[in-house]
Amino acid sequence: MTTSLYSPGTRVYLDSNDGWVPGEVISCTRGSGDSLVLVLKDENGQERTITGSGSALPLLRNPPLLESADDLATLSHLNEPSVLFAVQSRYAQRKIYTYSGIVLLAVNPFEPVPLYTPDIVKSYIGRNKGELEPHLFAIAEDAYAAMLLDGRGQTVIVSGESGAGKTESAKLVMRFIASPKVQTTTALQTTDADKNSFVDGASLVEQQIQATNPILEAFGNAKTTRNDNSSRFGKYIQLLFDTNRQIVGARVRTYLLERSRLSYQATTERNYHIFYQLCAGLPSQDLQELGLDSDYNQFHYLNQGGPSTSEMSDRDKFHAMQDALRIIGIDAQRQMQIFQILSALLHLGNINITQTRTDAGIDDDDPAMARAMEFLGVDASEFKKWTIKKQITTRSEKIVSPITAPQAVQVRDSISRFIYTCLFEWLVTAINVSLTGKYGDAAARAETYIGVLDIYGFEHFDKNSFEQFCINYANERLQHEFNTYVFKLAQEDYVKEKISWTFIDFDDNQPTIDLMESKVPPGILAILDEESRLPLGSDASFLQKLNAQLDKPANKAVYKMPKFANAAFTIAHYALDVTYQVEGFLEKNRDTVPEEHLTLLTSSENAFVREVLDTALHRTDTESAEPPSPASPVSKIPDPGRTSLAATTGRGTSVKKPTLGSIFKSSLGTLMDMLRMTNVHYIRCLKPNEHKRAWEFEPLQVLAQLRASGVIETIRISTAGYPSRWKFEDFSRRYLPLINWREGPQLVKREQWKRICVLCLQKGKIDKSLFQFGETKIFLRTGVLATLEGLRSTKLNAILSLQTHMRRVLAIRKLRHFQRSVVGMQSHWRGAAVRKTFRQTRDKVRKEAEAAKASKAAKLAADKEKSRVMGRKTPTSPGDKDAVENGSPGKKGRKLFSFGSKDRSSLALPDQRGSSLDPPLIGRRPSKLEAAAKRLSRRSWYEDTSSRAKSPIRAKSPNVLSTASTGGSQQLPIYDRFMKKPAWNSSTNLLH
Ligand SMILES: Nc1ncnc2c1ncn2[C@@H]1O[C@H](COP(=O)(O)OP(=O)(O)OP(=O)(O)O)[C@@H](O)[C@H]1O
Repeated sequence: MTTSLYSPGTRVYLDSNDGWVPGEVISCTRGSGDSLVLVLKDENGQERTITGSGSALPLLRNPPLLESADDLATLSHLNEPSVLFAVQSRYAQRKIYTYSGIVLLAVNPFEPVPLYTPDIVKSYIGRNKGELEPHLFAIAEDAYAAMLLDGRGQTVIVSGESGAGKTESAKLVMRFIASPKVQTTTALQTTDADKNSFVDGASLVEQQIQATNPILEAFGNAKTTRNDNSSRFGKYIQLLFDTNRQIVGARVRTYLLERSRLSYQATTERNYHIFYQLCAGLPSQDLQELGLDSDYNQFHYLNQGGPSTSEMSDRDKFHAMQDALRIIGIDAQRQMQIFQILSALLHLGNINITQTRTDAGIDDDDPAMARAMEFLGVDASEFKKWTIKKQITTRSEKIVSPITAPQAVQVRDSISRFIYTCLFEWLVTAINVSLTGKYGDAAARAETYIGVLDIYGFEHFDKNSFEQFCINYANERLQHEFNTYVFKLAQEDYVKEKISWTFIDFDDNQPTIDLMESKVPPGILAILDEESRLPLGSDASFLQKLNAQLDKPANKAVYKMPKFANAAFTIAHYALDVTYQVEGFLEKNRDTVPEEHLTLLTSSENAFVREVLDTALHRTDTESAEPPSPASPVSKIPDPGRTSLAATTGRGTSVKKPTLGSIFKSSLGTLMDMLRMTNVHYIRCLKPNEHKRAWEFEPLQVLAQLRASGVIETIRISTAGYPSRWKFEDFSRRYLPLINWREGPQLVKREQWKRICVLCLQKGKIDKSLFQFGETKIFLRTGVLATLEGLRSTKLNAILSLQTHMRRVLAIRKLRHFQRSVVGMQSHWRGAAVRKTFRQTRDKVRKEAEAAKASKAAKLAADKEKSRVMGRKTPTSPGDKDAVENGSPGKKGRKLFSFGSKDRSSLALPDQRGSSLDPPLIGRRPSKLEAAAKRLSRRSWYEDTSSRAKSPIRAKSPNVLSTASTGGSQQLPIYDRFMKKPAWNSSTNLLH
């Protein structure tokens, strides 16, 4: 053992009563031999010293970055506390989903969470698993994409203990898959427009699939201590797709409805919801007709358990259930017939069975019996006879003998349970008729499917009975499938593909399964069946036989006789050892209805009762109660199977009833056969606390579930093997965008698939240890595909960006051209406007000048005239003198050109014909202003529009002009009158 692994500062997990606490190494020194002496401090600051080696030393903690990794398979230290802390810290951040290799862990939030909004649904469409946060929708999308890829059937297995959230998760998965948008949108073709229409109303099929929920929940769910809406049966819903991958229908299969609940409930639990809903929701007239009352406490089958959840919610749910029945085609009349059977069961439970001295007795006019028989269409006296008596058939004769009251009660209850189970089976058949068409047409049209299995998780209580035995048997088989799927098949493939691979050990649970189901030598179920058929069979003799036949060295690892419990046996399950109490095993396994009662019921006067029994007893291989249409083609889709409640020797005649254990075994077998044909996706639901409190996390409880669901083992298997394998061609086609665009198509043309694979992996800089080439396939370790997918989407996004950029450049070019045209046009028009103003000013000034000249001339003439009249010479000013001598303007004329003048508006312009008003420039340089004014006046004079480029009116900046017409002070935006400011439209990638 090296000290560097535990250098000071190393983060570790320390054992505590509540599991583990985080801690840190203070110091590490060598002890004797291989051992280390560690001084540690836990998170509460308490110090402790540990001396030892190997497993005695604390487990290592992951770096903070990985501590809440969204895939547990990426944890660098993969141990129980790391896994637990990762799930816990994510849950604390309100992240309820975490990947664990190929499994999605879902921790129940116990309150509505904003994780299933239409926006979130949209964001998962067409996205690869791992691209976004872990989510149920990612698994559903993965299954859908896998189905699109090769048309293979898919199954999403949702498991977990009661109340962990299986049913809710399964519903969400189905809602996602059945959504019309998911079906029309492939991973490669998603557009924003597509995504936006996702939330458009549900399709008809989706409505029908959703309608199954209130029905199955009303008839198959009940309030238990662990869950107010606990499903008391397992179900497999198969969504069927046609060649265009459009959903065409669905099929529902159910497993092992809990029958005992009908006649008995614990004080804190309830019977099936439907009974309370019936009492709360039926109008009083109907209640009266059925002999019911809104106070359900008068019925023995309803008053043993705890209070109703809420009368209001029962009433609402009843109406929702009635609507759902209508959607699947069960009209009001048929509904009333169903309610009659249900009330018959409640009345059956109220039949008063008394104990006479030795025998059981029932009053001939017992009102409950009369009502029940009326609704069931059975003769009351015959019913009474066979409830308090039994008939034993020997070789030579039939002997009828009385039974005791408790035995008669058992007979009565077994009949109720049997009828209820038949009704449930009939309903499932009716649902299937609605979802697949009368003759299973949808199933016949279907090409492929996605199934969602919502099944009870591993159970272990203080007292475990026959139900736990069956549930754990189912989980053993599912775990075996999981191991086979992830591991065994993987290894077989490695061998077939000749890749170098070292076989790693894994806990194969086949011996446990053999112990439970084997026929030869007989396993537990076979021994139970054998004992159940013996008239004198008992729980004690069953246990004796178990111990005699199974407590052998060969079974040492899987079968144990508990030391302290004498009426029990222990099985070493893959999750943990569970001790089962044998009491009640035989009775529950038999769950028999006396032959006489069966005959009475199958020949009932009530046609609907006959139909219900007939459907449940005889329909083993068809979808509907109707005879199959001769024209209906055979479905390609494997059927998860429904085993009849009875094996018959003929319709409605002698019925040999199989035991519950054998029914369950056979339906599980069919289910497993079907799972083997599909790609399987796993969702493990976890229950964070027993009190159903939101966001409360009890580490030890979750740890037990993590162990039971085999999460650690899963991670080990996933990370050890090559979970992804692709045919060279499939891989090449998918990742072709990664390689050089000149080389790629050439290689495709020459079908050099392997070469393309090599180039793709080189592009992704994938380490050699992370992949291997087989004969026909490439094998990849976990994470490689995610890297390549990331690169691929980066490349595809880059192409998209390039296109966007080019479109932008072209749009800008067009815009600039447009801008120039606008500016040119504006220059032209402004130039023209200024020239016009200029001409007007000039004309005005000229007129004024001429007027002044004329007035001066007139004045001079007047002065001359005056002088002449007066006969003397008129004195002139020096300026006037100059003017006279030089022929140039006088003082006043010069003043007209003075830019220093305050009176700018009186700016005078020179006469183009060499007016005598020209300033006297000879002998001095003109001032700059004078020169500019002269230039200005000359250029403007020509009125040549082609010279607008040299116009004195110029733009100061592309979008601002100063104009002479506005005194040069007002600045006008160029585009204001001609165009809007350019704006970027992201959807068209154009400037507008
Ligand atoms: N994703 C979720 N968001 C919010 N609440 C949830 C979610 N999943 C489960 N819940 C809550 O947990 C309760 C129990 O869930 P659900 O009925 O699905 O458990 P389950 O595992 O199917 O139990 P059972 O095996 O007894 O049928 C639900 O009624 C609901 O209140």
